[in-house]
Amino acid sequence: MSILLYYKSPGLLLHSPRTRGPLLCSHSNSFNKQEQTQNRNELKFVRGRKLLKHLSTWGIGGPCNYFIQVFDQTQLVSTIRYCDEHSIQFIIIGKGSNCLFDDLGFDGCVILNRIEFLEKKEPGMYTVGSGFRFNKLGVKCSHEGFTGLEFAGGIPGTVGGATYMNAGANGQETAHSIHSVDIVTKDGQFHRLNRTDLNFGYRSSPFQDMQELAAIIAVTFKLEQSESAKRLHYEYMERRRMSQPVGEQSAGSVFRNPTDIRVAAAELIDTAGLKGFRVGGAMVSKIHANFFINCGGSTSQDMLELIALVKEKVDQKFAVQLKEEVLYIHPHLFDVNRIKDR
Ligand SMILES: NC(=O)C1=CN([C@@H]2O[C@H](COP(=O)(O)OP(=O)(O)OC[C@H]3O[C@@H](n4cnc5c(N)ncnc54)[C@H](OP(=O)(O)O)[C@@H]3O)[C@@H](O)[C@H]2O)C=CC1
Ligand SMILES: C=C(O[C@H]1[C@H](O)[C@@H](CO)O[C@H](OP(=O)(O)OP(=O)(O)OC[C@H]2O[C@@H](n3ccc(=O)[nH]c3=O)[C@H](O)[C@@H]2O)[C@@H]1NC(C)=O)C(=O)O
Repeated sequence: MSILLYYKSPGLLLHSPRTRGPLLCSHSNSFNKQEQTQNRNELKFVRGRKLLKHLSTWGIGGPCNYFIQVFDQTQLVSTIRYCDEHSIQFIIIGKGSNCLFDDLGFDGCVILNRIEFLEKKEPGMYTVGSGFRFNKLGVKCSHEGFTGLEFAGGIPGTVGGATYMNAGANGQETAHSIHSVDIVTKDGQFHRLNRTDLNFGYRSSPFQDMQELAAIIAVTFKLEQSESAKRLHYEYMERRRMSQPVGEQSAGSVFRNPTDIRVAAAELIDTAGLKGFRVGGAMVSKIHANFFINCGGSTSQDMLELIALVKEKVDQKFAVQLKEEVLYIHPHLFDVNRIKDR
């Protein structure tokens, strides 16, 4: 069943269940009258039948109560307002390449980010919607002779997801090339945050703890010219094809690499003899030990158990406590971080 809901209320007092820390911001810009009028756009929700397994690269997950695709920031803000007014919890997802949905689904609204514009303001400066494909951006920039995002080739997420996670590979990371990030906060204000005010770390960004954040809307990247960018991009793609289970249903690296020892999570899992280790339809990849594969019919419980067992075995053997990189989206309680310890 698909229903149309017309959003009309100009009021904005959001109590999103997302839990985040203090807000950092450099300048703010509330949305204007024209945008408020546009917010009366119709919102097209799908009720109760969208399966999250179709929105996740793991191919796991039951139905969500509400599902909506948003194509611009006005639709996004209207949706968030609507959810707030009706006390519906919401999550924003990109390509679902870093989340584990539950078989029970999600008792709230899943907002699929399709804000996909790209603007070039000056050579090497790209402003992109947060729903723009990160892979496509990496290919475009490197083929136009700009360096910084060559590593993005082959990464299945969105620009918003990559910024939120500070995605990285081959010694490069998203934060290095960011110039500014446009966000909308829960009170409906737009902010442009400059890179110098943002404290990124290995697979961490200030957005993960930003209590007032509703969503990342757009990101501006500033890249340097380089003659070797295109070649480097091809090299990284080839390296990925050789070392990762490309084409299988995975969520990339399940665990972060330990930061206190110089051994990768994959090496620990591999040395513990766990390649090919299986719980139901979930399996540790035989190609790359930090990739867990849905090899057909994996339930969320299979995957959660596999993650827990691998953690336990690595701890027993090496006394190392692995920390998840993937996010678990709890079906009822708003507890996306149950298997994540930042
Ligand atoms: N290096 C590699 O090979 C791989 C890297 N990855 C990385 O994983 C990440 C996943 O990207 P993607 O698939 O798009 O993300 P997902 O759709 O998996 O979303 C994961 C979480 O990111 C947050 N998020 C996503 N988009 C936004 C946004 N616009 N504003 C605010 N929060 C957002 C949400 O967190 P919350 O619910 O807490 O708000 C969401 O639950 C990327 O960083 C990708 O590069 C993934 C696979 C392989
Ligand atoms: C896939 C992701 O990102 C990847 C990114 O693509 C690659 C490439 O640079 O580097 C990181 O993986 P990684 O640390 O496992 O990198 P790799 O170079 O593949 O492996 C590291 C080490 O582990 C060893 N290794 C790897 C796989 C394996 O099955 N066994 C093993 O022993 C390798 O020989 C190497 O010595 C990112 N993961 C993390 C958690 O930092 C992701 O974030 O989802």
